Amino acid sequence: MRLNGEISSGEDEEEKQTGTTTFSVQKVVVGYALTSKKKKSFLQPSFTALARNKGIYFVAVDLKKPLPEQGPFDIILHKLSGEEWHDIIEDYRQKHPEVTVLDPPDAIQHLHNRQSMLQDVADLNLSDCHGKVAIPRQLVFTKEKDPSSIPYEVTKAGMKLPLVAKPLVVDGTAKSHELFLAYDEFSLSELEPPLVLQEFVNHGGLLFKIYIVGETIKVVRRFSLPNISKRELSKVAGVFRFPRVSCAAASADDADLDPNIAEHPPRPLLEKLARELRHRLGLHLFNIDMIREYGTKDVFYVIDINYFPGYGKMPDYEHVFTDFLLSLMQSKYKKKLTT
Ligand SMILES: O=P(O)(O)O[C@@H]1[C@@H](OP(=O)(O)O)[C@H](OP(=O)(O)O)[C@H](O)[C@H](OP(=O)(O)O)[C@H]1OP(=O)(O)O
Ligand SMILES: Nc1ncnc2c1ncn2[C@@H]1O[C@H](COP(=O)(O)OP(=O)(O)O)[C@@H](O)[C@H]1O
Ligand SMILES: [Mg+2]
Ligand SMILES: [Mg+2]
Repeated sequence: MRLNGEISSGEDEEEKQTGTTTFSVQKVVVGYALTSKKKKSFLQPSFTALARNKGIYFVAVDLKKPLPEQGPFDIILHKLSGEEWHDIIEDYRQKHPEVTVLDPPDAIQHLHNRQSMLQDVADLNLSDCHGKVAIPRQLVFTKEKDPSSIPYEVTKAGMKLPLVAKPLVVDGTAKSHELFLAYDEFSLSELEPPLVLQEFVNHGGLLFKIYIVGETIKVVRRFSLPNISKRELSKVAGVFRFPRVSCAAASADDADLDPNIAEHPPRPLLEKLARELRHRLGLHLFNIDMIREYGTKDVFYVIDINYFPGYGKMPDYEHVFTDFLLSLMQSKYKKKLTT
């Protein structure tokens, strides 16, 4: 790949006329291995057209053919589940260091478990960053655990009700997003491990989705679960399944919201958090679900981290992604020059 304005003679190049200057831009070939749902939401015509204009071409990886026989690719984007794909892409990454594989499968896998996904946030110390970021208290129950012991364990750990019950493993299935709210500890024995029990944090019914694409951060607001009052807690018992409120297409960005709840988390805090997580997780593409503890200005909790989320819903994703892909090529080119 060559940068705008550089002299070149390769055949993979296109000539572009801007004003009076003609310069060449080499093609960037991005192979993608995505589900058809993801392909539809991510590779929207507005994005592929903009990318093509900048010399970026998307090519589907053919899962029926060996990966090394395809390409050549400059970059590979992927989000597919299963061990078979994990091994294929890991093997390819090791044998083709010249191809930028976004991202390493082991780093992605770290986010497939709701305990390990939040570990790096728990380890962070973000003091002096205009706010505090923590994770809710949580307990993990593996599949060997007898569900009848859950109420005792929860009480012993001093967990505060209500609790959110989440499947431990996130594998892209609808089942892994089936969440429950538990109002009393006894009903918890109805649930099936493996699961994570997390303290519910009142947050005024609003969630921040922090989208990360390399060094770019974009924040959107989504509706979430409403506060649960002490009164409601004392009157209700049982575990209740709740719908994926935050996934609704309607964003909360245009709603008439209480500014104490809706004000974005401070930028320096998000920048530090995103930088730290990018490095610690070893990932370029993810989003963070973050909530502000109700009644506070600067106490935040990270409750979920998703690999390669629904970027099609991120404002201006077309430009953000095009610039990101080009910046990857630029740093690869600079690295080549210095070695
Ligand atoms: O359905 P989309 O496009 O909104 O994206 C989903 C994400 O929604 P979001 O962008 O955070 O609103 C979604 O985020 P949440 O877990 O709902 O916070 C997941 O990342 C989901 O992937 P998976 O099912 O966990 O593998 C994502 O699903 P895939 O698109 O990867 O299938
Ligand atoms: N600890 C919590 N406190 C308050 N609300 C929560 C908590 N955990 C999850 N939620 C609510 O449940 C939704 C789904 O939980 P999340 O962990 O993001 O799972 P998923 O991976 O299925 O999106 C969140 O978007 C939020 O509305
Ligand atoms: Mg979520
Ligand atoms: Mg998630």
